[in-house]
Amino acid sequence: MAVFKVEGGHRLRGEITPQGAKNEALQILCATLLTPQRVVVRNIPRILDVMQLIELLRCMGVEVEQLAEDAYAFCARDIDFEYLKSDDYRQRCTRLRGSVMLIGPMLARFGVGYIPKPGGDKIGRRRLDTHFLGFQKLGAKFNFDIADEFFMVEGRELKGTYMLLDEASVTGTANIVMAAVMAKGRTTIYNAACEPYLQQLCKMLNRMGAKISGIASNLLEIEGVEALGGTEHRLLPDMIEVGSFIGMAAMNRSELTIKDVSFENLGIIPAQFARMGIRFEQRGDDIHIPQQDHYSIDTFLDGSIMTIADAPWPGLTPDLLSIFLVVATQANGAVLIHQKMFESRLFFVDKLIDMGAQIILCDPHRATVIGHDHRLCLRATRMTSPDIRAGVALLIAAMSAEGVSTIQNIDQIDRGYKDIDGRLNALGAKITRIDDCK
Ligand SMILES: CC(=O)N[C@H]1[C@@H](OP(=O)(O)OP(=O)(O)OC[C@H]2O[C@@H](n3ccc(=O)[nH]c3=O)[C@H](O)[C@@H]2O)O[C@H](CO)[C@@H](O)[C@@H]1O
Ligand SMILES: C=C(OP(=O)(O)O)C(=O)O
Repeated sequence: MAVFKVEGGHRLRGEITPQGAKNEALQILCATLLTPQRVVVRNIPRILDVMQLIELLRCMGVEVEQLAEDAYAFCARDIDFEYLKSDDYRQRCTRLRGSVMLIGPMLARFGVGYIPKPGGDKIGRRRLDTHFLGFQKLGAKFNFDIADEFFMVEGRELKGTYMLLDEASVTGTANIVMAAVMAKGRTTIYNAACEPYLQQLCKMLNRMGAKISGIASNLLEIEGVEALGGTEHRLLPDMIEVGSFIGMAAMNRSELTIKDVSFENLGIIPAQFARMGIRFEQRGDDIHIPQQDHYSIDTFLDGSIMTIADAPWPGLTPDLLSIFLVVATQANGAVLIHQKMFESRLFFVDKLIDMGAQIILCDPHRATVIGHDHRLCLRATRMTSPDIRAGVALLIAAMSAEGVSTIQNIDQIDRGYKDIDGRLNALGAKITRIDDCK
């Protein structure tokens, strides 16, 4: 398993361009199954999860052509349903969360879909009820083999209907939208998730011939159509990478320009960093973070300790809370980080505490952080990346620490961040990747 050796204390300087969005890529790639025609996708990030999904599509029988470093064409003329019964299919699906979104398009186009329990970050319970309740509302039959952890849906004649989702699930909404685009009649989805990932998916589906309105809201109306055609699509920059870089610059007292961030699609993210006391400037579509020796966390109006909590979009994405947490360890002031959605995403704070951070883990969902204001430097240590975002939070901590840290299990980071060591080293970081470390 590869590891990173990180020599701390090197400030960053320069420009960095975010990769295409991981979670959007996973939706868009699954949507290519909805048409026998060619779909071209650009700005695809070369990260483990995305490359694995492309490979999975290929194994399913989709013709995949690489057009450029970050552009691929997909043509899903047919699907090899025999392959879907194989161990190989099962193994590949369990490597990533995004594979769950293959089932909605399969159901829409072929009337059946199979999927094993997907993989992804082990960050707490990750139920799939919303997905399958939605398919059932559309008239599909659902079968779950609990021993085998295998989901099956069947429905040759899906019918549009009204549904109120039991939660605003991101992948659940994407799956149901993709299942509904070719259903007979009108589907109304209330309490839909509406992250930019979903907005992008719906826009792409409309370009393919779908009739979806209410995009960017939690009320989607879908008028079913007979068939979808090909299109071209460009992924947005990854807002989680943008947030990670803002946090990294602040914690390492670095000057950084993040290029082409698609500011209008960042939602509340910049404002939340501003509440952490981090200064930045919007320059066209870039974000410039000046070098700053201190940043002071706001309090609430009544003077009480600020809370940073996740919420469905347009609230703050849970995928950035680990970054806010690590950045707070060197802020002036205190903050309560409240991870409402996932119950196992904050345990990595143990490592930060070992490094000298002042954190009290109140319970699995809440951690109070009292910043050092750089009066005390974190100490280097040996750590393991438990999930994508905690992995990057630990990387940020290691980059700011005194001495050389080791981060194991960096595959977790590679799942979501393209060539992170190469790109950060180009800005002045000292990160060495050691492959096949025993
Ligand atoms: C591949 C992909 O796109 N993964 C993202 C997707 O995962 P994913 O689609 O799996 O996550 P969901 O949106 O389904 O739900 C995430 C968690 O939040 C809880 N929940 C969800 C909605 C809600 O209104 N209330 C609530 O408590 C769920 O019970 C679940 O535990 O969305 C998550 C939430 O933004 C992100 O962390 C993941 O990076
Ligand atoms: C939780 C995440 O990913 P996944 O849903 O793919 O596990 C993430 O991107 O932070």
